[in-house]
Amino acid sequence: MTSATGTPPVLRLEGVSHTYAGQRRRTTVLKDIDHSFERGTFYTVLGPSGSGKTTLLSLASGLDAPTRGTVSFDGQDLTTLGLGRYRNRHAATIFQHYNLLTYMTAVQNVTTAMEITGVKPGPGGRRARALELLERIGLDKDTATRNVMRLSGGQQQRVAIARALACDVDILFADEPTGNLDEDTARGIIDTFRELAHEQDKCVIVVTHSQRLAARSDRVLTLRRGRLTAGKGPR
Ligand SMILES: Nc1ncnc2c1ncn2[C@@H]1O[C@H](COP(=O)(O)OP(=O)(O)OP(=O)(O)O)[C@@H](O)[C@H]1O
Repeated sequence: MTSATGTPPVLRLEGVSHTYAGQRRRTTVLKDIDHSFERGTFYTVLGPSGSGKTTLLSLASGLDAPTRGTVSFDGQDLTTLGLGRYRNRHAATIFQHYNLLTYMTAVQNVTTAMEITGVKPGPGGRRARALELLERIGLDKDTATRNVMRLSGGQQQRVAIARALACDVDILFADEPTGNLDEDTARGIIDTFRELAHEQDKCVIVVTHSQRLAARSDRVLTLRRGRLTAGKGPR
């Protein structure tokens, strides 16, 4: 399927089903999901606890392959493109449990991600860019140069967000990114997601329980009993 401009969607799920094999029985969490995601759009995925939101995110972000169906980036099947290549070059994920490198400072976590994904250093170098991003989401230099294990949960969450922003990828995924943040910081993060989509033409996909976050996204999708349904959200 192609968009009105004739280009393939940045991300497409076709006939995607996913089953977990437990010790006693198999559980099918996602059933035959078909959906296209476009650049320049901020999506939220809502759904009750256990409905498969995190599973959907791991398949769409290339952490895992579906048991059936295909996931493609810019028209290319991820299994052909390579899941590792897709994750390194085209997609970044803000995990629910941050996944920070615990022996490093906040700024080192961000610069390391920039090195791995091959982001060009820019005029001031990677460190200056990392400090700028951390400052933008409310972490000053003193906090940014502290080991991440000496930061609060909300501060660690902000480091995870800055790390994903630093990678300059096509698609940004986030699992409950504002869960640990106060209202002002959460609002700032949501503004950043909107700006990434609307001014930098990124595709932003956020899994959440927050109706407030969903209300500020462009498209709200709901996952229920393994099926994904689309509703139009306010822009
Ligand atoms: N690795 C796994 N092996 C077996 N079952 C799993 C595995 N991961 C998730 N599940 C099951 O799949 C279902 C969907 O889980 P998932 O974490 O995707 O839901 P969710 O919508 O993100 O939930 P929440 O909102 O509570 O975070 C749950 O029943 C869960 O127990």
